[in-house]
Parts: sequence; C-alpha cells; structure tokens
Amino acid sequence: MAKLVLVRHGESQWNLENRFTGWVDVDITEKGAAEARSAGERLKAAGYTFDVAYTSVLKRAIRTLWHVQDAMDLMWIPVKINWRLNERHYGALSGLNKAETAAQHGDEQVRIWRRSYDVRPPALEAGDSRDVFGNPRYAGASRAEVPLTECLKDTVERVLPYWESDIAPSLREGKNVLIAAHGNSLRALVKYLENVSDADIMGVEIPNGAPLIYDFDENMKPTRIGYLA
Ligand SMILES: O=C(O)[C@@H](CO)OP(=O)(O)O
Repeated sequence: MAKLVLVRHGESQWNLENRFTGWVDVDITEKGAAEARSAGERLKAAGYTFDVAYTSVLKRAIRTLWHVQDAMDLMWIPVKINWRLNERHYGALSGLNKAETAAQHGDEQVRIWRRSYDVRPPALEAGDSRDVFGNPRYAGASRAEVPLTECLKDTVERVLPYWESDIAPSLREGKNVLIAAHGNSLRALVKYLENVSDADIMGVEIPNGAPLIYDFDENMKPTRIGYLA
C-alpha cells in the first residue's frame, strides 16, 4: 500500500529567535535549508519516492518542500498548496518572544497556550496588522475560516476536511504522498492518524526536518509508523 511521509519545515528564523510564529510567513534559516536537504537526501538514500506533495501557503514549509524535492530529483511531481495545512494560528502571541512571554505570564500559562488541546491563546483584535484575512493567498477562505487565534482542536478541525477531500484519496489510489508542513498542523494529523488522546497529544513534539513515515493497509489503517532511521 501507499506510504505517507510527514516533514516539518527546517529551522525558521523565528524558531531561531524563539518567537511564536503561527500564520506569520517567516522563512527558513540556512540551517533549516540544510535540514530540509538532508531529509530529502536521506529519503532518497532509503529508496523513498513520491507521486504527489502537499504543503501550506507559508514559505517555510514550501521552501522546505522545494529542498526535499530537489535533493530527491522530484521537482516535477504535482504540488498542492492549501492554507488548511498552515501552522496553528497563535493569535495575539504571534511574533512575541516565548521566554519573555513566560517571564510575564508564567511557564505554566505559556505551556497551556503552547500545548493544551483546547485552550486558545488570546485572539487578535479587529484591525490588527497580523490578521491575514483579505490576503490573496486566503482568497478562497471565509472570515470564519481565517482565524484570529486557534487551539490545536481548531487546527484538527480545519486540517481534517482537507485530509479527507484531497490527501486520503491520493493514498487510496496508491500514490506515495509527501506533506511538508508545521509542528502543530502535523501534530493535528498525528493525533488523528494514531488516535492520540487529547491529554497525550500535549506530549507529542515534531522535530524540524525529521521524516515521519506511515505505511497503510487497504483500509487506510497505519500498519507501520516511525521516524526515518
Ligand atoms: O511558533 C509556532 O508557531 C510553533 C512552532 O514553532 O511553536 P510551538 O512550539 O509553541 O507550537
């Protein structure tokens, strides 16, 4: 059966600066590019290939995908870009330094904002320059679909319709699928695919540039799950 590989983008400039990022369109660093290339080289060396790739509308995921494709000599495969694979929206925390925010609000509050399943960070207020509604890349999305903040539950609820409508059908057709996305949009998928509880998903972390591989049986049940050795 088909294989699915999830890759979180390489280190971004705001990963390096320890800032909450969410839907802000920050690029990868040179280290992040090297992580992405290495992921592609390792996948190729292990004999993987892909028929189609999916990514978000954010350049840290898109550029990571480009590096993986280039390293695998797969620049030619179809790439589908969709905002539903974006990072979880970080609301009013977007752009703030994580350590400074913890110093101000406490480690426990920041841990809840970062990893709880259903507690949203404070929302952006109307008119905030970080609100991306109206940006052409979200032209197909309604006001309700372009969030002002999200908890992981919200992210699961907007990722899964795209999984069902686009990604799962490709796997069912026997296509090998690569997804380049983000720590929390990938945690949303992992939660669904591995049936992780709301409590246990708090402890799941996805490293930058580490391919996570799923083999499926004909009923779309994962038969083997693991990071590329
Ligand atoms: O800032 C973000 O958007 C994410 C991913 O880097 O951070 P966190 O680890 O807090 O989910």
